[in-house]
Amino acid sequence: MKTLTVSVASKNPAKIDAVSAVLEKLQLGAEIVPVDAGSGVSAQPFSLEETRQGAVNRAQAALLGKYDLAFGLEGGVYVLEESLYLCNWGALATKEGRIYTAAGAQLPLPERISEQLRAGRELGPVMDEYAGEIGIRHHKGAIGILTSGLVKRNEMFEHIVELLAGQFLKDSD
Ligand SMILES: O=P(O)(O)OP(=O)(O)OP(=O)(O)OC[C@H]1O[C@@H](n2cnc3c(O)ncnc32)[C@H](O)[C@@H]1O
Repeated sequence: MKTLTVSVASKNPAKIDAVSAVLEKLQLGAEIVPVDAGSGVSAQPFSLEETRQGAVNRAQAALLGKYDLAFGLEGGVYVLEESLYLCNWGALATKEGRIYTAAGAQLPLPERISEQLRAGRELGPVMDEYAGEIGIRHHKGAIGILTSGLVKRNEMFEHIVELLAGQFLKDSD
């Protein structure tokens, strides 16, 4: 079978590691290439729709007219009953023009963090300040900090990538 070429629309290790882990598990022998691909939405998406759209835009942009498959993964927040929730979306684009989407874990953000996002700041630096660490978004993520390390950002994205790859494999049966 021809080796699949797969791009990931990010240089963020939490996202690249998630795609690598799932493709390894599936033993597809795919070659993974991290590429820069803009989300086309705000730096801090503020709704489920916007976060999902960011993932779709990234996946489509990352095909670059030369990869078989491209994954776009996007983190954002949305408002539910006056609280801000962390949300995560993924999209898988195929060179034939198909798009698969899936969402991952969602959990409420502490009010101390939410108020800073409402004031226009991005979650990445706000999370670093909150936890007294640097570059949280590149490894354990907000979800890691808020779950005492029980669920890390790469693991959360792995689940999304499985939901995407699973839908793709079902269609390829
Ligand atoms: O390099 P890229 O792929 O852009 O990854 P990113 O983490 O910077 O960007 P996202 O588009 O996934 O997330 C949008 C914003 O929300 C922040 N964010 C989202 N999820 C997060 C998490 O779990 N932990 C920390 N910051 C997060 C992130 O830092 C951005 O400011």
